[in-house]
Amino acid sequence: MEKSLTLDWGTDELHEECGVFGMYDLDGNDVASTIYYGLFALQHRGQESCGIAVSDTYGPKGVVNACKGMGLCNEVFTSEKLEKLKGNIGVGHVRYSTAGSSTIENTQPLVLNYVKGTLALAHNGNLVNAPELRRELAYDGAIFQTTIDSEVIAYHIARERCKVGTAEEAVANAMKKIKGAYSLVISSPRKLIGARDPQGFKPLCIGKRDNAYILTSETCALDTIGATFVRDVLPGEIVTINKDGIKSNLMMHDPKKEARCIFEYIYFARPDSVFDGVGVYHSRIYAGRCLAKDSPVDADIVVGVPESGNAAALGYSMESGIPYAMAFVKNSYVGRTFIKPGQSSRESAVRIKLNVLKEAVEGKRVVMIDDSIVRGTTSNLIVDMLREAGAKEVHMRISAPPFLYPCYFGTDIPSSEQLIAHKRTVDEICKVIGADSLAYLKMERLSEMANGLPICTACFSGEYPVDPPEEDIRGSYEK
Ligand SMILES: O=P(O)(O)OC[C@H]1O[C@H](OP(=O)(O)OP(=O)(O)O)[C@H](O)[C@@H]1O
Ligand SMILES: NC(=O)CC[C@H](N)C(=O)O
Ligand SMILES: [Mg+2]
Repeated sequence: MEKSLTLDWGTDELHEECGVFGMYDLDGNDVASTIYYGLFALQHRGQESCGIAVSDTYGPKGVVNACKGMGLCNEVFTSEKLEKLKGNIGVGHVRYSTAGSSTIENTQPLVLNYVKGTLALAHNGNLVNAPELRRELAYDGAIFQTTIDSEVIAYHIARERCKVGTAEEAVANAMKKIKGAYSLVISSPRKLIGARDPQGFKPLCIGKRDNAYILTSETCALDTIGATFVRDVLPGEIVTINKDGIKSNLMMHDPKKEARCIFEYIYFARPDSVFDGVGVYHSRIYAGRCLAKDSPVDADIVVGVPESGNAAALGYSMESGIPYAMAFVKNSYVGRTFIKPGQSSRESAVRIKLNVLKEAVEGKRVVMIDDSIVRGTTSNLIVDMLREAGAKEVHMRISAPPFLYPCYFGTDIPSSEQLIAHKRTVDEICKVIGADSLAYLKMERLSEMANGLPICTACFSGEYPVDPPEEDIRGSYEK
């Protein structure tokens, strides 16, 4: 089959997220090593940098021990370093940058010394009004140490804390000013506070293990450390955990505003996580079933593109009765988007990551399921790889609609020109990637995937639940 290779291949990374993990052990045990394992379970959400900041609620106020660095958790932390992080309350973060570059200064958690002691903050999400707020603060004498939106949040909380009686009231006041996506975990300094934006863009849940409470992005992190799931933090809710247990403030909670990021279910999250009552695995299986119903094709095997295409492929197989097979072996030592160079390296990155199981596909008509096509790098290459391995036909099915619009809430989608679906019909995209047929998930299936929960579909529909920013939010103050 002749391919039309007219793509403007990009050089940016793909899309990931950040992960947050906070823990307060009311019995006074050290929490750093548990936070480390929690972050390890969240590594898929961010691979650029990570950090842990802990303090001791029995010790003097204002002392925070922190360790942060560039790279993966097992590159940044050693057992010696974790051993030195003494304290029974703390927060941790794995970062994929959305605002502000990927530098050591911009690593999280952010640690601030302020009027009431110290505050450590970990943020997942992206604010849409950070540049304005930052300017206002700067004209008021604020000095920033990072270029990330998260510092604007920390600054606002610190300022508000001078005016009100408690840290959670300060968080509530800051939430009236900040707009966009944020799931926050804050230790301040004898409480652990969690907050989720009114849309609930990003997940945040509460767990418990013995006499310790946990606030984290995904339930898979709770399973990893042997904690039980207590509940999700509601969109617009602030929860405070102190020695008396959990307290809730629902001031910003408004069910009409809810708009969870559907891409968490499609791609970001681990399939063994459950958000707001909907299992990620369940929603991916459902999407696969829908593809089989809506866009059937005669074939011998159904295969998933590891990692995140696998569950939808299983769903397609269940619905269609076509056997599920393993066509790719993924090198387990390769991360999601582990290199950031130009297109030629990206292509070899796919080959390093995925290899075809020739004996599984030779002579077969293959339905191949992936969760998304962004630039088309992956699909383009693996369609070729399947054909080289002897596949007779390759039918591509995508468990999401085409990516068409920028996301301002944390999904780092490249500019429109780099999106394969930009100004192309499905047939044209099919031709570019060289498949025999191509079909995407229908828009109306998205809400079904999330069991009817209110969702944000802006990257597919262009309908933004919060107004997009008026100026460049990525690195606008770094120029
Ligand atoms: O069209 P492209 O620009 O190539 O991007 C799309 C691919 O990128 C993602 O996988 P990724 O490698 O990030 O992670 P995964 O292993 O979790 O699927 C996604 O699941 C697609 O496979
Ligand atoms: N991916 C994220 O959630 C990023 C959090 C924050 N905006 C940062 O740039 O660090
Ligand atoms: Mg993938």
